[in-house]
Amino acid sequence: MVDRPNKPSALAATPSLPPQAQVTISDGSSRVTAVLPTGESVEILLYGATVLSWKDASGDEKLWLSEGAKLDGTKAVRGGIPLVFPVFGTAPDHEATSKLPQHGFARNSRWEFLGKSSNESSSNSVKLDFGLSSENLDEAARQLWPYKFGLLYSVTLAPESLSTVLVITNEGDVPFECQTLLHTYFKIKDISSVQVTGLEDSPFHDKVDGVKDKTQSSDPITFSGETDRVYTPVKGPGHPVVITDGGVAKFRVVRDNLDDVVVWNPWVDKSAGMGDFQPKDGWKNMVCVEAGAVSTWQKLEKGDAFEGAQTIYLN
Ligand SMILES: O=P(O)(O)OC[C@H]1O[C@@H](O)[C@H](O)[C@@H](O)[C@@H]1O
Repeated sequence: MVDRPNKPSALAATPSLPPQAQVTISDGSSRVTAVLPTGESVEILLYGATVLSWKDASGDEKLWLSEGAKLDGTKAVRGGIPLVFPVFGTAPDHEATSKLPQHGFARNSRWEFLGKSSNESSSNSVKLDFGLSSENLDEAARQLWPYKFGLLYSVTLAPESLSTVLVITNEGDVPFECQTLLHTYFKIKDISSVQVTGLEDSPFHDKVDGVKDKTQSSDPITFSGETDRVYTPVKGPGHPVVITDGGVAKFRVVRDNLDDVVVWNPWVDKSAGMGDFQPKDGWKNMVCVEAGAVSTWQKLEKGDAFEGAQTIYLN
């Protein structure tokens, strides 16, 4: 045996890395799924960058997704979190967007997955980035809205929350005006025992009553029929809007730079008229509370950016 006086000492054990989120791309590269080491998960369809599913560590789904939702890119997804841009609803009087379909084209366009990153201060969270720009649009959409834009959408999953952040950039030479909204469908047990708080004393447009201007009383919102209201909460974006289901606070929505909140439940007749709304009594198990910038227009000059976000906390 060779004597080796300068034999290197054994390597110090490499410290093991903390467990990381698992990110998978599946279904012919059309879906991105992230699962945290603690079990929470989120699934995003590249069509519309639509969040389809958000589950807690016990596998309990937090978002409502219609059983009849089209997930093949033929129609905006009925459920989850569709992204509204550059127009909320339709705007026949706003010339630049008047030709666009309801809620714009972002929810009907295929986005790119730009990658994942983890928060250094918390290995137990993951951020997924998605992008859409004028270059990705199909010819028809480009003709209807001929502006150069970039959208960066980040979805961050943490153990007790989901954040969705949209950055809109004007990449062209001419200004444009736009609206945006995160059209979240929350899964709830029973709409008749749901309350939404945080919108008390706030002005709203009542879309089921001729878009009349009204003011919410100092009571929480409850549901007993079709509801479609655009609120501008008096307390501002940082004040949480809370969804309570059967007396238990289930979701707390905190907004950043999104001044409006749309509250929508289609109830019996409207659901019956939507081919992709299944089951037909599914309106009992969903409520949309949608953070957005929709009551006015955001004007972006050349090179300008607008950022709006929501974080949904599980209570
Ligand atoms: O059927 P769509 O285009 O997905 O829209 C659903 C609802 O979206 C809400 O945001 C609107 O306030 C409603 O008026 C609309 O009915």
